[in-house]
Amino acid sequence: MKVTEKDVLKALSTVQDPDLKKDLVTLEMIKDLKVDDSQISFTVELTTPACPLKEKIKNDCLEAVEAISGDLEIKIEMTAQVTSVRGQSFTLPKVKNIIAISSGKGGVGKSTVTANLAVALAKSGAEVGVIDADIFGPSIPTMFNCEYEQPEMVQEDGKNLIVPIMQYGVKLVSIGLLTPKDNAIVWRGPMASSALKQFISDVKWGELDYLLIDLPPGTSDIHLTLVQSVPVTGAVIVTSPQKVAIADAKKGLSMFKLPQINVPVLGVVENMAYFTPEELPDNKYYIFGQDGGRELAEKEDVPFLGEIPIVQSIRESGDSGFPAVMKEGVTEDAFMNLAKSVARQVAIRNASKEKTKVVQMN
Ligand SMILES: Nc1ncnc2c1ncn2[C@@H]1O[C@H](COP(=O)(O)OP(=O)(O)OP(=O)(O)O)[C@@H](O)[C@H]1O
Repeated sequence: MKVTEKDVLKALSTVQDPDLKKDLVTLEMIKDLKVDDSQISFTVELTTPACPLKEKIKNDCLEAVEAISGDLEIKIEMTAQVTSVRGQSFTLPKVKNIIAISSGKGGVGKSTVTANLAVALAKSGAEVGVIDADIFGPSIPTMFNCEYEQPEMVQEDGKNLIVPIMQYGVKLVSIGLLTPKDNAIVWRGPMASSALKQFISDVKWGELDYLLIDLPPGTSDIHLTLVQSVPVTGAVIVTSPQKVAIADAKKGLSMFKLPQINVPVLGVVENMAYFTPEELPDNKYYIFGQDGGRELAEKEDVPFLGEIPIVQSIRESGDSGFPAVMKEGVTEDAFMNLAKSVARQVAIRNASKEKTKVVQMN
């Protein structure tokens, strides 16, 4: 009997997206389905190119369709369209997801995580931007080896716009690029807040799947400016495992959960989880204690996004402006896995929670 498109859809309606807990047909992930005399072909459109379940979903589809395909060849293409719940938001309408990267304590590696996460998401095929809003230590330009560059300006519809610097596939602007290097400027809260607003409204961002915002450590005016300016898709909390860092991370995390702020927490990243010599990655030394970040995530009932070890080359790559995720081995694996976890949690958040509201404060 001839196989029809309806038969294929019926077979595919038994395949679930394990994260979104619905079948692929209901989720409208099956595109361009065609059946001819020799083959069945279709495309599965995932919710992010960094989907960690890509292979599993493809195999599940293959298995389901094989049960009805007879002699026909099966051709499956995997693509991705990053989801968004920002709708017709009038600020940054072409930016699908805004992700705040936050830490309680300084120096836990928030900027290192932001830089490598951005490059990892871009490597997976997503359009990515970074705003470095860390007034106390705008280290993104150094980490991207563009500290001496000055962003260009363009005029569009009578408005002057900053053109973000493009480096390693990531568009970026930084508070550090607004001030001459080595020139000590004390950023006051209001100045920094207005710089962040400018980065949101006066930058030619174009279309982005993920815009990461590297915030100053702790809780500050900048955090409030951000949530008052745009609906933030979610927050990623970076901590190291020591007690003192965890206590501060908990405060930072609680701020996002406050009813009047109400930004979903995408999860906790444990940076500097253990020391490992690069050439012996199975040797792990828990010099700052073990599992602090994981336990915080459990207690706060938010996802644990992963561990990043202390590796000498992560520090060296930060200093030399060549993010560690671009170097094969243990560092690439750690940050690529982190990108998959973050992208996954964004997709789950978008499928299961209402869109974030811009915070109104009097
Ligand atoms: N996993 C790691 N392995 C080795 N070195 C690391 C790691 N994470 C961060 N570092 C190093 O630790 C230092 C501090 O990192 P980073 O600037 O990212 O921290 P931060 O939390 O953003 O700091 P700030 O409080 O200034 O915003 C940098 O020299 C960085 O290269």
